[in-house]
Amino acid sequence: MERLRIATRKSPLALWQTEHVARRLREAHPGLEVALVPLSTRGDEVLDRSLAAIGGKGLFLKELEVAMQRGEADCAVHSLKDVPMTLEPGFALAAILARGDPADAFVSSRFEALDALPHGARVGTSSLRRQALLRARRPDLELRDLRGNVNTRLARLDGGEYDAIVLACAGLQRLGLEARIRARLDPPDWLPAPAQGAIAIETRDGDAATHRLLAPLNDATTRRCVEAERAMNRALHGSCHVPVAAFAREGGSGLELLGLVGSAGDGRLVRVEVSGHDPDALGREAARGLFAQGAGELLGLLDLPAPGAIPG
Ligand SMILES: NCc1[nH]cc(CCC(=O)O)c1CC(=O)O
Repeated sequence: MERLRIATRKSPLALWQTEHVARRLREAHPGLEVALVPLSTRGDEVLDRSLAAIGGKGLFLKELEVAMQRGEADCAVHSLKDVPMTLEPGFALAAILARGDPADAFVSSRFEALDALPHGARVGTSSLRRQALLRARRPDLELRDLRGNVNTRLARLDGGEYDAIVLACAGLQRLGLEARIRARLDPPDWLPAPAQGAIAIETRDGDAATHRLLAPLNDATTRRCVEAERAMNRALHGSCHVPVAAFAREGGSGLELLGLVGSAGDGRLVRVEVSGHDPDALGREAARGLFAQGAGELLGLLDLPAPGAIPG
């Protein structure tokens, strides 16, 4: 009997996503034996420092890729928004599943929406993108760090450390916690992280047998949308640890891509909207439009002194 071993992180969300992939694979290939290989990654272990501070790049992938290289696993399941814009050489995304809910969620027990929060309310998120969007809409809020898996973050909200937190709708829905969503934070005003809500399966480049097994799980429309979002972020030299947001959908005139770059410090935002047919070209066009509006300075890529810092 044919067998496929899937490497996965051990958080409840990662395990749900990998079980979901395993179910889909058993449906697509009756008789296929699918086994999970749960592993711990550096991203799961280091919780006391921000992800950006400990390097960010591929923090949730490395140990899973090592297992594939050693022949201990055939593929690995990831939240695509946590996958670096450029994969390690020798690896490929063999399938990207149909996207779940891409939106962010406002979560609070006492307040029903972001605009209902009182002046100075404490909001928890360590995402620079979410911080920038919050600052832009509500400069009065007190933003506080909040890391850990979805259940940990909810427990800290319930413990009273925050008045509200922001999480991904997809994660809450997958964990059966949809009732915690008090309000959706939807496009076009509020944009998700590039590829939020999409699950990807990574495998070794040359592993044709695994590619063949995974191919039926790929969703072509989702892949085009997330390719455009990730191409924009790549052209901005971004990772999942920069204040960058993007959301694409397939519309009447091809792909429509909304993008923004913000500043977690002061809530400045620049936005772009482009449409076209080639995901990669569209992503690069969006990045050019954002750079033209000063995105480089917001991302700290150019060493332009802030206006107030220029000596008189
Ligand atoms: N950063 C962690 C992470 N990575 C993927 C998801 C949610 C699921 C998804 O976007 O597919 C989450 C949790 C969150 O942001 O609330």
